[in-house]
Amino acid sequence: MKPRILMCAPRHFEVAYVINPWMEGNVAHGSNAAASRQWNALVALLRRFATVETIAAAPGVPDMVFTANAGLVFGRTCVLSRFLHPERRLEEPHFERWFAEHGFDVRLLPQDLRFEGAGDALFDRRLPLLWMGHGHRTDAAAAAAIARLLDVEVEPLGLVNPRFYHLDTCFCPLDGGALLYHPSAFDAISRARIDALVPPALRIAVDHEDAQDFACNAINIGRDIILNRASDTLIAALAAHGFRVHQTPLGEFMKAGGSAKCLSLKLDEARVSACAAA
Ligand SMILES: NC(=O)NCCC[C@H](N)C(=O)O
Repeated sequence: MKPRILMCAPRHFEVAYVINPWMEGNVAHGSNAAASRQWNALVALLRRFATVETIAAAPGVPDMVFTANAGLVFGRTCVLSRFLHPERRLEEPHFERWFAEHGFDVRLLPQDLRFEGAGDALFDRRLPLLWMGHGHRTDAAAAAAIARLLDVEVEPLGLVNPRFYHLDTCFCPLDGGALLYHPSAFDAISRARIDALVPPALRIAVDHEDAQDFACNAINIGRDIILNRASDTLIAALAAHGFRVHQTPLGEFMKAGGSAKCLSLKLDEARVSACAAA
């Protein structure tokens, strides 16, 4: 069965404020028509591998297209995000309503805890582990709260580069346990934890140029990887691990600091099975 993915059309998308370095200089410099074309092409590509569900776009919340930040889904539970920035906090009721109306058990974190959903929380595909980013948007303390709420083991990772402000901008666990990531986006302790948990043969380090092209901000479904752009070297490295790369330009969304993965939220996340972890 195809996995389900939640997306939000860019009807009201624009760069209307600056809350990350990618947005600087881009306020009112986007084209909504070009964004719509890029989003439609992404959807058409994704439909080959997934069932795309959509939430209605709302006015006044231009970043709502980035559904990865709606919350974290695990089974039928959705831990709703609590955004750092007031501009994005306005998205919370829209997403809360959608999840409740679609049969999810919506869980709310304490008011004072910041958590930006699947943008900062990514399940490993080999280990029974949730990797969580902190340092820019999500509070370090969210790791323990999510571990308790979902009864999962959480590995916190400290993010140090403001351009890679969400974990999904620099880190992508792949089917079978390989890891696509940009090492310099992490503090030394986190790099050591990654090295300790992911064997060298499974680590695919992404260089600065590919990272700037949002190559880590990839959607992985089975052996297929959908992303904005990757170098021939990276495509070859992924092919050596058995993955096919599909590139689709998402430059309009990069002006807001997001790309393929940020524009999507997997709705069928489940515990890694014992045999996958073996
Ligand atoms: N990295 C993501 O998961 N999402 C991209 C969010 C972009 C948005 N302009 C933000 O700064 O929150």
